[in-house]
Amino acid sequence: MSTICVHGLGYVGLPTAALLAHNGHDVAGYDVDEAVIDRLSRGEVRTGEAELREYIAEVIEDGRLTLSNEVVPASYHLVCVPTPLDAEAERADLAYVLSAAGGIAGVLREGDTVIVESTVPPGTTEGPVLEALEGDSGLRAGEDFHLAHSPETVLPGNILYELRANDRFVGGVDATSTEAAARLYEPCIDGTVHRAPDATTAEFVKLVQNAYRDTNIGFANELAKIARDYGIDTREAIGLANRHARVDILQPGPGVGGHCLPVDPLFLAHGSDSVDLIRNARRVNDSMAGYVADLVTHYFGDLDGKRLAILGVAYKGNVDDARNSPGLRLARMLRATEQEQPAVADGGEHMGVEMRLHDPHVSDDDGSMGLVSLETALDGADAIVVTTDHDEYRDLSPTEAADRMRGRLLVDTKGLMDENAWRDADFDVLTL
Ligand SMILES: NC(=O)c1ccc[n+]([C@@H]2O[C@H](COP(=O)([O-])OP(=O)(O)OC[C@H]3O[C@@H](n4cnc5c(N)ncnc54)[C@H](O)[C@@H]3O)[C@@H](O)[C@H]2O)c1
Ligand SMILES: CC(=O)N[C@@H]1[C@@H](OP(=O)(O)OP(=O)(O)OC[C@H]2O[C@@H](n3ccc(=O)[nH]c3=O)[C@H](O)[C@@H]2O)O[C@H](CO)[C@@H](O)[C@@H]1O
Repeated sequence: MSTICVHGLGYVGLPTAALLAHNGHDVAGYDVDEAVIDRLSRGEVRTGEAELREYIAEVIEDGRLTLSNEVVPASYHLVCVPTPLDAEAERADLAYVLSAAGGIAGVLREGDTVIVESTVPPGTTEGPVLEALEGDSGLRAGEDFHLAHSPETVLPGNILYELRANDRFVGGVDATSTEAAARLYEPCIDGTVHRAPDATTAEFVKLVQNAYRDTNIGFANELAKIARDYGIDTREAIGLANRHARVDILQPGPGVGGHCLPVDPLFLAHGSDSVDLIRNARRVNDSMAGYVADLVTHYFGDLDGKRLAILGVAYKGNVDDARNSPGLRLARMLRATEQEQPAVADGGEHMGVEMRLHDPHVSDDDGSMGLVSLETALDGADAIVVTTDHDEYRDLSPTEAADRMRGRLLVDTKGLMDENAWRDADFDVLTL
């Protein structure tokens, strides 16, 4: 069994630390954010996944996973820190990864293994991470210590299952590094550990997986726009097209959220000028909030004085994460669209568009998103816009909603609701 220091205790690092602790390793979880350490030390594990919460809490409680506010020496260092997109430059912000590498270099010993799990542009592990580790430690990667990339591929909403079941791939700066990384994961997961030829290939493959999914969704979103021009039901058409054994189109929606799909594909452009289709698919996906805002505006003619219930700010169904939220983006677009409309001709008071946002999974402790209860969102609303496919919304009764609302428009951007039931309750229904 090994000593392991996991750097970064967020969506990826904390479950990973728990997995390794459950498998008998001596794990220290380190996070720069003292609030994270304090919270976890009090036994407060924040995840919407109940089974995962218990899985993590158990190893913290019995001391198999210790929490640390400093980097500790360990045989394995796992880097699970953020890699956000610098949106203006369309480049990965590697500051967190390099700061983690700097911290590791201070305690690195001969024979240790460093594994980068964070999603990074191709060349990062063999380039700047290696330089930071070697520069500050005086040790040589591949000779004195091992260095590899092994990306995480868990699907938020199903993290515990996927952490154990998914295949992994590992790519080292040399063959010994690849094997050192594979040795750690192999006994802990049911999936297969695949050896990539090198760390850069492993980084590339992770980005390719997310770019493939994002591009496929971009295709579906473009089809939604085309199908509307022909008066065709997109989802029905996609369902029929997918009957072909070699066709597998994903579903349209109000945009692609989360912090992986909207971000990772652009990392492919770090060292290449050939990113074209992938970038265009990103643009199509980013255009969807504006497209939905236009649909709503066109329906009413003028949004001034309208009250809209936006249902869902989580980036997808049944999760509590609102990063790059299509629902919040749509709310911004609707406000901007309304403000661009000509001032009311009759000189009456300009009331603007009122948006009431609801989400049963996302917490809004500081009130920054202005979330309200479902009842408040529906009271007096002219329209419901469903932006997240939470189970709770599927069960919403059209007659009960109608009793609270003053208008009768349902915009179902996720294909979630029973369209006929809502039409039977006298609603106009717009879908993608
Ligand atoms: N969330 C996902 O579903 C998912 C899935 C696959 C891959 N990834 C990738 O995994 C990485 C981590 O993502 P996440 O969602 O867990 O991020 P997160 O924001 O949830 O957590 C990251 C944690 O790292 C801490 N941190 C920042 N700098 C640090 C440092 N130098 N040392 C120690 N801790 C530090 C932060 O305080 C934070 O608690 C990213 O590269 C992401 O793209 C995420
Ligand atoms: C290749 C892959 O599977 N990667 C996964 C992905 O996880 P994710 O949670 O970000 O992915 P999705 O579930 O696809 O959601 C993203 C957004 O796309 C919208 N969407 C989805 C399907 C569809 O048909 N139409 C849509 O519009 C959805 O609503 C949401 O806004 O990245 C993680 C981090 O790298 C990976 O670890 C994880 O394996």
